[in-house]
Amino acid sequence: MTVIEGNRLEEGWGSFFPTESVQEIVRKNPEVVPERYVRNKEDKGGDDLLPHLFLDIPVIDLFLLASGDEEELKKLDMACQDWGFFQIINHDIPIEVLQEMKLTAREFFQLPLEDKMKYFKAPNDVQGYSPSPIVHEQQKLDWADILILQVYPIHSRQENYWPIILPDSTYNRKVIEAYSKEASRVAQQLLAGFSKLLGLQMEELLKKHCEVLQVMRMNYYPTCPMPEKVIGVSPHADTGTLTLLLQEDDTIDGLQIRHLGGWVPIKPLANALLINIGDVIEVLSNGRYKSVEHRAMANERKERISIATFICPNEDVEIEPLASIVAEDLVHKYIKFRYGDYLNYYWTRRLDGKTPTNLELIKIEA
Ligand SMILES: O=C(O)CCC(=O)C(=O)O
Ligand SMILES: [Fe+2]
Repeated sequence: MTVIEGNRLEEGWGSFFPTESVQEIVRKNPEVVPERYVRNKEDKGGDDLLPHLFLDIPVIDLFLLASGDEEELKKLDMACQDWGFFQIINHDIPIEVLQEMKLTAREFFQLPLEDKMKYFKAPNDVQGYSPSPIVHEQQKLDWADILILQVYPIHSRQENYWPIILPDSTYNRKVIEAYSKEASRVAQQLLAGFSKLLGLQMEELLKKHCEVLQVMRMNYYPTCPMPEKVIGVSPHADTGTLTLLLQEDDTIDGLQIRHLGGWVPIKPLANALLINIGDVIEVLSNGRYKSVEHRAMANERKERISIATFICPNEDVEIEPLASIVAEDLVHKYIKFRYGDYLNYYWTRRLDGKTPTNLELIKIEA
């Protein structure tokens, strides 16, 4: 069964209305886009594309950054002020680990529906397989299916959602584990860079997170006969600290980021990771760095898979602009908040089915 009945709406960010798998919709009828997926221009955030700017998206050499290279640190500073996004090369994640991770995501979405349904998200869970999360019965839907796994801390894992794809093997779990470990190391190196930029001791940003939460979200965007009518992931900014994005196929674009009022399509560099900063860094930096809106578009030619790793503080951590920056800026641009309350607020704001302006509640008007 592909449609799960239910119209319960509860407080909190784990409560979604399950809908039909988009992959199944396309498999059953590849020529049709059901009405609930059809978006108008406003829903999509406009059509103003700036494709010529993609070459300007900064590329950071992680090896140089981690070795304390001042030029690279400056590049990171500019990347986060001007774009909120950058690609990293020389990250030292073995190619096999990247490839196996991509293959694992592909193998999962290629499973027959009955097998994928074994990992279907329970109504109040965040983890699990489902179509893109929704919180409102009338909400327009995204053209994507996803699998969310919380990887760290280890005690937060819901093992029942971790796919076992090859018979009698834990191969895929090992792959997810190996990639996540590397992603965690890369995130720590980036946080060490941010610590320096924000005038903190080397590891201070990491310590502020207490127990870092690391969540993997595998996104599957099926082909669409009318890609201009739908949206893979609605415009949003990420709520966490950092996001690391691995894209399965360098030749398929889909991700677009907000820049100078328009949308810049990202062309993935082979074996690079795309990084964006989330709301937490925006607040800690007192708005110096921006958590930038982005969206994923569907494609007529080929399905697309991306694997996002979100690095977030523990929900009990309190976030506020760093005192040293406020002292320089002479203004506190955001109020202090508990991270878990912020997430609840974020999901409640999404009730209207519109793009939430994440930081609007905690922003202090100038
Ligand atoms: O698939 C992509 O390129 C973007 C996904 C994304 O923005 C997300 O998972 O938060
Ligand atoms: Fe995102």
